[in-house]
Amino acid sequence: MSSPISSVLRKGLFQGKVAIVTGGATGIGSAITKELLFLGCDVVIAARKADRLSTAAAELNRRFPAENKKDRVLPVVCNIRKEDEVKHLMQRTLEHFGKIDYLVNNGGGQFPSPASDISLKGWNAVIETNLTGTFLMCREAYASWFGEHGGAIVNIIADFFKGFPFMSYVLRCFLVTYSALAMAPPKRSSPYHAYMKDHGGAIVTIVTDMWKGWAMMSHSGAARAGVDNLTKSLSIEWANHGIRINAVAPGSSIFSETAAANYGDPQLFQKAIPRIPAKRLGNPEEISATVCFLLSPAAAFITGETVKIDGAASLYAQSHWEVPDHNKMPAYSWKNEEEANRDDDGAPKKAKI
Ligand SMILES: CCCCCCC/C=C/C(=O)SCCNC(=O)CCNC(=O)[C@H](O)C(C)(C)COP(=O)(O)OP(=O)(O)OC[C@H]1O[C@@H](n2cnc3c(N)ncnc32)[C@H](O)[C@@H]1OP(=O)(O)O
Ligand SMILES: NC(=O)C1=CN([C@@H]2O[C@H](COP(=O)(O)OP(=O)(O)OC[C@H]3O[C@@H](n4cnc5c(N)ncnc54)[C@H](OP(=O)(O)O)[C@@H]3O)[C@@H](O)[C@H]2O)C=CC1
Repeated sequence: MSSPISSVLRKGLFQGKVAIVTGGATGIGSAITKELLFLGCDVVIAARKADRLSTAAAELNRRFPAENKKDRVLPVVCNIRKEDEVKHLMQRTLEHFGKIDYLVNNGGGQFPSPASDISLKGWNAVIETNLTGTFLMCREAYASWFGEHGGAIVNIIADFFKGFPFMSYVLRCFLVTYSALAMAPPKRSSPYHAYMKDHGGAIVTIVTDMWKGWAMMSHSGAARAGVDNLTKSLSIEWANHGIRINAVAPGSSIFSETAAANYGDPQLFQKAIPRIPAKRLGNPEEISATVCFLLSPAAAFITGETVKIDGAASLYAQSHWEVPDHNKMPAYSWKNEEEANRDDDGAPKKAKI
């Protein structure tokens, strides 16, 4: 039986839309491709390795058959570092689907190394992959389609910023969401004491971000900071073309087989858990959920923003407070969702109105 694919968004939301997802055959990109397909979008997946692309496309085209003769998933070999290949990717997309609505710049990566050992060639490879490649994809999407028709772009970067706990505390006191307050009337001064201590919940806070580095990944940290800034610049430059552009910054903790394989040590990701307040790793579906939200009309007024998805890991480094081990932040995953929607006998639960 094939693994479940789902979304918290409405089915059919992206019917008739076309997306390009770089790195769309593996890891986080694969989850994004699947969720987009589930929501009705046609998807072009682009990366360097033809075999992984064609295997993924064949499987997904079986699972999401097209109503017309055109496959819903089109694999296109493209090294985003190469300008001519990026231009070709846009051409192939327009030939096959006739338009482009969404661009997800997910393809990227790096190798760990002390900065002192990075050769110029290695530095350039990482900058070209993560920064120049993203720029080329945005520029060519703009030139070939978005400039005239508008569109939405999401860039996947990485978390390289840290909070400033003692400064942010002042703001946190004031910025408690209505949803948190609505859950129960406060018995003591904060919603944490009133309800959320036992039941969990959601609070929106503004923190004072301080830029920090990414040790052993200095080339990638510099490139991702560049993409964060590029996202902001383009959100202003291209607003009058109807283009929204946002970024998401996953913590260094989103487990996928391909991501782990890149680092040799299979336990490397697990070692991060003590420093993640959520006390678990994230999964690709949790990145995909935010990407699909940012592409959707629900984010119509959000542009130039970078959303961190890291279980608060980026805020924890400087804290004197040890987060106790816990399991109070269960993962969102398509498997869990499917199980939660079944009765004890395994039948789908009846919809409640
Ligand atoms: C400290 C551990 C922290 C763990 C963090 C975990 C969080 C996870 C974050 C993620 O991003 S997961 C995603 C993982 N996936 C990838 O990174 C895949 C994509 N990455 C790559 O393809 C490569 O890393 C690349 C360098 C971006 C591109 O490689 P490519 O083979 O195309 O480059 P070349 O042009 O052939 O090589 C250029 C040059 O780069 C140097 N180099 C490449 N790999 C390494 C390496 N493993 N170690 C040291 N140096 C490397 C080297 O100088 C290459 O030149 P030559 O020596 O080959 O001439
Ligand atoms: N997993 C994590 O914890 C984190 C991941 N990220 C970022 O999220 C994104 C997805 O990573 P993840 O899914 O975890 O790992 P993967 O290794 O599975 O994804 C990387 C993808 O990028 C593609 N890619 C790499 N270089 C190029 C290139 N030059 N041109 C086109 N495609 C390219 C790869 O395909 P191919 O090799 O075939 O080209 C692959 O599909 C990456 O940008 C990663 O750096 C950021 C922070 C944390």
